[in-house]
Amino acid sequence: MSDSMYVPVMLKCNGRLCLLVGGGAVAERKAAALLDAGASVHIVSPQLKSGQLRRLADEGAVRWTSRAYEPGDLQGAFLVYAATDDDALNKTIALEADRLGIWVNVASDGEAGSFISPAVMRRGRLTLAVATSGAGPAAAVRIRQQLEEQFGRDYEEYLDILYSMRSAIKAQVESAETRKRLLDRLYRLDILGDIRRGGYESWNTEKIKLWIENNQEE
Ligand SMILES: C[C@@]1(CC(=O)O)c2cc3[nH]c(cc4nc(cc5[nH]c(cc(n2)[C@H]1CCC(=O)O)[C@@](C)(CC(=O)O)[C@@H]5CCC(=O)O)C(CC(=O)O)=C4CCC(=O)O)c(CCC(=O)O)c3CC(=O)O
Ligand SMILES: NC(=O)C1=CN([C@@H]2O[C@H](COP(=O)(O)OP(=O)(O)OC[C@H]3O[C@@H](n4cnc5c(N)ncnc54)[C@H](O)[C@@H]3O)[C@@H](O)[C@H]2O)C=CC1
Repeated sequence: MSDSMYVPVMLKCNGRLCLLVGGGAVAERKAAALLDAGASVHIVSPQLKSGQLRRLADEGAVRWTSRAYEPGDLQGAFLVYAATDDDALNKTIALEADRLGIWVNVASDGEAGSFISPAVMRRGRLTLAVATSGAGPAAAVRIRQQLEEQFGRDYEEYLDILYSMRSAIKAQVESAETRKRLLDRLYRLDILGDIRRGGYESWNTEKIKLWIENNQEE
């Protein structure tokens, strides 16, 4: 067991209340990630130093409570980010969150929180997240940039196709054994290669259904 060993998870934050304490550059970055995922973002901060956060508050995309943090502000939150420039306050928020069983991220001292944010790249349904367990976030950014070169836009289409086909297999095939056989065959199709060669013709529902019917035998 190790203090620097984190369990990676993918959290569904859509429609859930996430609290950001602080309104600077770090809060701006965390807010963007939360909004992308459809979270309901509440910011408590006397000032919004970030222009982007001020715009989001003006548009009503985030809720902003314009005052210093008060104990109890995190009631009802799914996640909390302590992102003020007051290190002691950030740690106090982390203790309060721990007591209430709410996951907390501490921007000024990663180890004081219960989760850290990785550097993330997305290609549609594909998410690659890189974390250095607090060793050096800038190194995580560099690795993410290398991955961005390696994993192109083609993965977005590939995973959309995979999603449609796998969903159809799950919906149409009752036998677990047959499902497994179909899925094995599905993963072996060179869909990604076809997309890259420009030779992929999109499959409509009827074609997917036919493929499922024709590939059930051993
Ligand atoms: C522990 C963690 C907690 C957390 O915030 O989740 C944390 C903590 C701290 N960051 C600090 C500094 C910097 N952080 C960045 C950038 C990012 N930091 C992110 C994550 C994390 N930062 C978590 C660990 C992740 C991991 O282990 O890999 C990223 C990946 C994701 C995100 O924030 O969403 C995002 C890049 C997003 C992207 O571009 O993809 C940069 C670079 C920049 O700003 O360009 C610098 C300056 C360079 C440097 O110091 O390396 C300091 C010192 C503050 C001080 O000196 O006062 C602390 C405090 C401490 O060390 O604990
Ligand atoms: N995790 C990360 O990726 C990084 C973390 N940091 C750390 O995160 C901290 C915040 O960084 P920035 O956003 O750049 O700082 P910043 O100075 O731009 O913003 C701090 C914000 O906290 C607010 N604040 C201050 N006291 C408050 C209170 N009592 N209640 C609520 N809000 C309060 C301020 O009004 C301001 O909006 C830094 O002090 C540093 O320790 C810095 C860089 C990267």
